[in-house]
Amino acid sequence: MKAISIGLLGLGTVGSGVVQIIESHQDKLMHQVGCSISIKKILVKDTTKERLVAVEKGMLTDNPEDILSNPEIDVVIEVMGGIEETRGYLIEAIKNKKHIVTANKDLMALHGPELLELATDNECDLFYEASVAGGIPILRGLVDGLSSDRITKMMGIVNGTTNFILTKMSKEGRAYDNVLKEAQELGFAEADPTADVGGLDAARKMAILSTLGFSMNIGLNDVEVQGITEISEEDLRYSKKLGYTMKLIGVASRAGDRVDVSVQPALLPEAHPLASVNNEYNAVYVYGEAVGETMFYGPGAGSLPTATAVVSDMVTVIKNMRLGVNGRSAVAPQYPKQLKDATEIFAKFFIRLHVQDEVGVLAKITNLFAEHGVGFDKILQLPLDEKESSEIVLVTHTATKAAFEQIIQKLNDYNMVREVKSTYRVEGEDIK
Ligand SMILES: NC(=O)C1=CN([C@@H]2O[C@H](COP(=O)(O)OP(=O)(O)OC[C@H]3O[C@@H](n4cnc5c(N)ncnc54)[C@H](OP(=O)(O)O)[C@@H]3O)[C@@H](O)[C@H]2O)C=CC1
Ligand SMILES: N[C@@H](CC=O)C(=O)O
Ligand code: NA
Repeated sequence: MKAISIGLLGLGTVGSGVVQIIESHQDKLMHQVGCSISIKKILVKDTTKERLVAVEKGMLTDNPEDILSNPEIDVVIEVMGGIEETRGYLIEAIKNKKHIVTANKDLMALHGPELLELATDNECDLFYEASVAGGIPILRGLVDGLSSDRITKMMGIVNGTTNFILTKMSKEGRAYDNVLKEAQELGFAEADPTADVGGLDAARKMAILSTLGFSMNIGLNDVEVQGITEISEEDLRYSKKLGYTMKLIGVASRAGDRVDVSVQPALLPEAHPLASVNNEYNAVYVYGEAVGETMFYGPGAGSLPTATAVVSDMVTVIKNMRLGVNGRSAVAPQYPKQLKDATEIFAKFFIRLHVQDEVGVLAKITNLFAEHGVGFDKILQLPLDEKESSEIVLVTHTATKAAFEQIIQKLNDYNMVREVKSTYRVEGEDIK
């Protein structure tokens, strides 16, 4: 087969890793695909900037047409990020019959179905393994490894930056801003890190995962999102005291034909496998009706780990070129989207509140929970420095989200409750 030419869009953290792997693993790559692979052109914003990897000066361009309409280029690797402009580039590349590999979850969560359909119509491949959980082959795990099973739940840590921040805050007592800065310097964070800390990056990944896992078109708006910015030191302290670890967790679960997908900080029992996933590492638990429990673990962000997924996708594209089967891998979702309502979503909940320290407070709170059929698993009451106030921290037994929301609303209305300080889901204890 003729030598394969690559056009690279972006030469930042991930792009530099792609260049390094294509260069340093050339022997292995050639052995797998039966031809040589070379990068022809690289699109960047600033061609004069110093680069993390050595590339010939003439290879860099700031003109996208040098790649998108370049007849020599077979595969376009998109590692520049962004949504609308990038979407336009990929549409043009596909119309010019170029295969696409992308690491862009922002784009795939919003425009994945449209781009995949266009690619199929043009007999082009479009692979995006790096877009979810960096170097972990989770999309292939779902689409190939577990294709025979019906997935009932996926639960995971899918954002490296927030996991890095929570690990350093809870294990080393470091301050949030200081750790976020380090995550940015290490290349884990997005160009705008509010997408990481606000939970949006994880939500995009959960939309992609649940679309594939449940074979349903799950969009970003279908994912309930809460980030890590409101987590206080007290919450981290109490979660430890109660035997939990705080993690930003994506949960996607199916009961019958109905699903729910969310991202939120949640408490996990310390012995749970996801609780020991630290720093920028990610892990996704997948439950299938037939296979039972599986767990995919590895680096969720960073240059070489992410580039591994990108270059492996490129290898699949080239193997498909040899076989003449490009554009035949994507399978359109099988089921119409059906989302659960709050009465169908079950979890345990952690609640921390400040109350007036007077006779009967605890009894009134206990009655309120009992009226909604919700019992307590754990409860602590401690005096506060503030006059005549105390802090109550409790963990419920499994309850519906609807019952939990009604209870919180009523607690907020009680005079004796000064403030509901925080609430979290507790995951991984007794429900799948
Ligand atoms: N970093 C990570 O760990 C991971 C990142 N991803 C995804 O991979 C993609 C790339 O991320 P990352 O490498 O970290 O990003 P960087 O910001 O490090 O790099 C982006 C690169 O794209 C170029 N670029 C950006 N916008 C344009 C534009 N409009 N026109 C031309 N060139 C442009 C930049 O050029 P210049 O250098 O001149 O500024 C830069 O080389 C994103 O979609 C990200 O979400 C996915 C998994 C993990
Ligand atoms: N910013 C992302 C990068 C990988 O997707 C993360 O921190 O996980
Ligand atoms: Na991946």
